Amino acid sequence: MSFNHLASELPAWAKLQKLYESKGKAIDLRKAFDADPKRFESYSRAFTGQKTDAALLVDVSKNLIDDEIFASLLDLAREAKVEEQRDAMYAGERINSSEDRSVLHIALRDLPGAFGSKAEGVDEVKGELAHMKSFSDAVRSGAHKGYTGKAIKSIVNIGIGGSNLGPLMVTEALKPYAKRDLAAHFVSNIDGTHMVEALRQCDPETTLFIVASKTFTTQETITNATTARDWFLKTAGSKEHVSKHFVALSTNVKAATDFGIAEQNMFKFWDWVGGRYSLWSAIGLSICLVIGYDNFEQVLLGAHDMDEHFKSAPLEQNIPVILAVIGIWYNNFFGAQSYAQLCYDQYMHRFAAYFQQASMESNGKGVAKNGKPVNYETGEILWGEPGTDGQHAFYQLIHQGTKLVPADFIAPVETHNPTGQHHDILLSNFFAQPEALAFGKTEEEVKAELSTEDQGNSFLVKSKIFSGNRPTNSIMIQKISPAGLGALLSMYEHKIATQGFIWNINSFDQWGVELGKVLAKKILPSLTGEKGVDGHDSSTTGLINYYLKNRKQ
Ligand SMILES: O=P(O)(O)OC[C@H]1O[C@](O)(CO)[C@@H](O)[C@@H]1O
Repeated sequence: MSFNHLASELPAWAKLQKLYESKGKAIDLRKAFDADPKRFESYSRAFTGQKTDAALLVDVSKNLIDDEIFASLLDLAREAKVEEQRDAMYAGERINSSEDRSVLHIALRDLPGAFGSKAEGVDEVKGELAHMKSFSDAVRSGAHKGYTGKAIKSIVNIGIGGSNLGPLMVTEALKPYAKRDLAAHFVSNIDGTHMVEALRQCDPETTLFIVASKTFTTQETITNATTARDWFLKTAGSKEHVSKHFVALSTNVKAATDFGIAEQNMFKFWDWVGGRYSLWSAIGLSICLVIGYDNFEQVLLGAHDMDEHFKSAPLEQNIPVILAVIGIWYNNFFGAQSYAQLCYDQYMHRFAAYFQQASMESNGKGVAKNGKPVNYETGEILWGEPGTDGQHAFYQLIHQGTKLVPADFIAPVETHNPTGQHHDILLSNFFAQPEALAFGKTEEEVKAELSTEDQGNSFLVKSKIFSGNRPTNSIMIQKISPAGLGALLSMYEHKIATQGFIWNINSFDQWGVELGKVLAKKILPSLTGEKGVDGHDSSTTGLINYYLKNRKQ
């Protein structure tokens, strides 16, 4: 496959630029809906899992598109060879070219063996899952005992980035399925506070530490794991007891062994699992512990259902592709600076944080696969908080600010907690916000609600106008069930991959996180007195000296 192009050189790109100028930027959603009573039917897609209860409705009708623009956006995907790149990914080709690796998180959830992906280790996936099942069953049932013979009551997942955000987000989202008498803590930050506060709630006799690190070299994780081990040994005394309380999830068996993890306590995965795509692998062990293996398997199968859809649906019907090209429409042609993910479900409160990594680490790239700097914007800046909290915080800017913030609204049809009128009230907000954003409020409508005196107050009148034409996608999921969540996660993963395919960047490496790590390692010796403060610019030197002079301990 040739990658010797920039996305902006594709014919559809130039066409979209023209369409933006000639009509896209002036599309009026009120008129578009008035003119086409079937707009919702034309621009919404339903997804039903083949093997699970996953069910989604994705409505993109409130976007600044018409049929010609929509077709041209899909042409862009076609010209960028999205389907061929997807197929190469599924086959196990080494599409992560800067690291010479396959990208096969889809193989972790291909339990039916539908895709025949080829890479070293794919045939070991089921064995690792069986290991996760037997271990999590033993911990949950109390058969696995701590060093004094007591059952495990708390788990502490020690990991950062994908080794934290995925399990944390999923265990929060699926809390209704959790074993409530097993407390789960997630420690990621190198800030000692994070570990100290978690340990305060734990008893060494009944705590299991899960050291989650793909590389097993990440400074934060290894430092936190060492602190946890020291804390444990202070009470437990003998190193022999470590094996009952520490397990490792890693691709780096040697480093985990060197840390003192016994072989039977190691859960393996492979270099073709990217950190931000790893919750489906051994990194999902804390998910298994919290919600049980069978539910974890449903998460995998729900994701697999969406993988099947992404693999086989024609582009016009392909939900991840549709979401991807709509995102590109705003990112690259309207110049939108960011994009919001707004979940109307309290359990989903870490969803946007999780997709910040998935999207921004994947697509925050400035070099195309042909080695040339891109001459267009890439990765979407993703942010969000759950509704309705967000409404009372930042929606003002989305409704009336000067910036265009395309947003995805996500809500479950069924709540896990039917309590009085709560869910209907929540959903009334979920329906109302995109409606307000799309159709706004005109000057005439504002005036009609004001007294004659206030109608003459032009500042007041203008302040109450909503311009409308602010685009949103509305995504309804039947229920945040394990399979439903799996499908939703997979949908967004494939959206992100599709955008990377179109921008002709490598969405699967993350070199941009390296420099800061290297510099921090260089600075550390000057904070511990092993080395003087030299070799930095005057700002960095000044800051370090300020810290050294003013610190108390
Ligand atoms: O699992 P590891 O190897 O500790 O890495 C943690 C995180 O660090 C990163 O490499 C970024 O620094 C992420 O991609 C990854 O999820």
